[in-house]
Amino acid sequence: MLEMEREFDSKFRIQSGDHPSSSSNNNNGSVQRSKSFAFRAPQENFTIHDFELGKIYGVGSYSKVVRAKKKDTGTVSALKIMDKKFITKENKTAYVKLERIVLDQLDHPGIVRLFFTFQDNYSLYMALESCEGGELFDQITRKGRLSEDEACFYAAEVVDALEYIHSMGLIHRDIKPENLLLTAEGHIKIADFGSVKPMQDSCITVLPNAASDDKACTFVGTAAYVPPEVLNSSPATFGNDLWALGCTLYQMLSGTSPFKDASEWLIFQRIIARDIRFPDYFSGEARDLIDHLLDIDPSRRPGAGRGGYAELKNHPFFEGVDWKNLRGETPPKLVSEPMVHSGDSDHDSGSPYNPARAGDSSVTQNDGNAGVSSSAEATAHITRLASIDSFDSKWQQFLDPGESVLMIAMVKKLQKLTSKKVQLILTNKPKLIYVDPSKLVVKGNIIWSDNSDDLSVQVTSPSHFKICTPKKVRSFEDAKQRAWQWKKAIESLQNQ
Ligand SMILES: Nc1ncnc2c1ncn2[C@@H]1O[C@H](COP(=O)(O)OP(=O)(O)OP(=O)(O)O)[C@@H](O)[C@H]1O
Repeated sequence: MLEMEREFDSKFRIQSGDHPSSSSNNNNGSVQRSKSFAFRAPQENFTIHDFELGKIYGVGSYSKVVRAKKKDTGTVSALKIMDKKFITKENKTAYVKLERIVLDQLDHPGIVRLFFTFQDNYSLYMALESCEGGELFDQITRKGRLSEDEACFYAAEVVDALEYIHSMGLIHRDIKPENLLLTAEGHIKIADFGSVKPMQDSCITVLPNAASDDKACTFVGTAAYVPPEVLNSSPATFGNDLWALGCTLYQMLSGTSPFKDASEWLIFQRIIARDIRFPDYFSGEARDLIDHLLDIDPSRRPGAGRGGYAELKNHPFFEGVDWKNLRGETPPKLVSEPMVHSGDSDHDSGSPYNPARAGDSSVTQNDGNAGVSSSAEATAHITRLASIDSFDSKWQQFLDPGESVLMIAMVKKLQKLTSKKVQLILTNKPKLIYVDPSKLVVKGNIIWSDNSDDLSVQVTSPSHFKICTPKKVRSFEDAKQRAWQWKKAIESLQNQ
């Protein structure tokens, strides 16, 4: 049996009356690492066949989230399905455990609730509160941009939930419009606690090994929303989330994130240079709040400084907000997906999850393909930035003076029977090479041509692409689903 299964089966056993939040801090105020205690959200003995599975809500880097209705009770949840083999192989165990245990202890209307968990031989399942309104990201995309009233409503609900998260001694570390989900009525719920970081004095109880994988957890987040201090390897602070809030508010009001460029590398350079431009139509209040949230000094961001959250909530942008009655207010109207027929939401839009294949590890393995079949969904990935994994000076040695990296990522080079991890690097020269990441030697130089007959990119799924030259076709897999970004980056260089 896999280690993961043992962990979830025995170490995480429920012991009645021993709830983590009741005995969380030890005498010296550090995070308690308790051996066993009761989960609020129980581990059930359910199987996937106890559920009627509906549409796929979304696909994460190591999970798939599906609408699920319990056959006997009719209760609906969002079932987060994680492939055990994939999690083990990708070293995501610490993230999964941490998300489980943290969500279990959070209790706030602005945070997605965990109802229960279960597992089978192949998968771990987390039944989450279902957010039928989808992602805030999609509302921004469908509306183009939000009005200041709408943005104020959503930002206030995020601030309220963030205040709670920070008061629990947690840093979320991946605040962005994709992780701000909406209820059917249109209220915000913060999701995806896979990158969460408990501070030393956190009142959250953390199981052994859950948060100890600090090395793996330090450089997390999403390129466009990452604060400059994280790029400079400073320790995580609450200010990290407030920077991301500033980026998110900017995106609500303008339709795009403040730091955009063709590659993560270039985005990072803009972030470090704090290269922000505000559209003319931003009000003075919005501009002032974003400007302060995007302060280079994390401790000066409103909410992180001495004035605490009062300083943030009293900002003129939030004038008129009734902080005590946020959930009683009427949310902005949700715009639904174009071409969607309304009706019974058990049979609504999106590819239905195939229950016949549930429990089969090949289904739950995140290959970036399953469940993301429509071209609209595939192209949506172009606008999504993958997690950071490439901001590392060691790649500089492969550049000539003055040459800069446009796109860089650890990908798999696929051969008939084998695959090998390589660092694929595209530069402004233009140059396209792949490097053995452990030996740090160039393994291949893909001969550049501006002519698409001599150099072209074929995308076969969000994560798979082929780079074709007259002599060779090389296949790559980018686990972060950037196949379209690679194609776009190479083609835009060819067309320059
Ligand atoms: N409770 C929920 N209700 C409705 N949809 C959800 C819920 N949780 C997640 N989703 C959808 O499923 C998608 C995948 O969620 P998940 O948390 O697995 O990954 P992610 O947020 O993309 O994270 P990662 O950073 O791990 O890739 C989300 O983007 C969201 O659209």
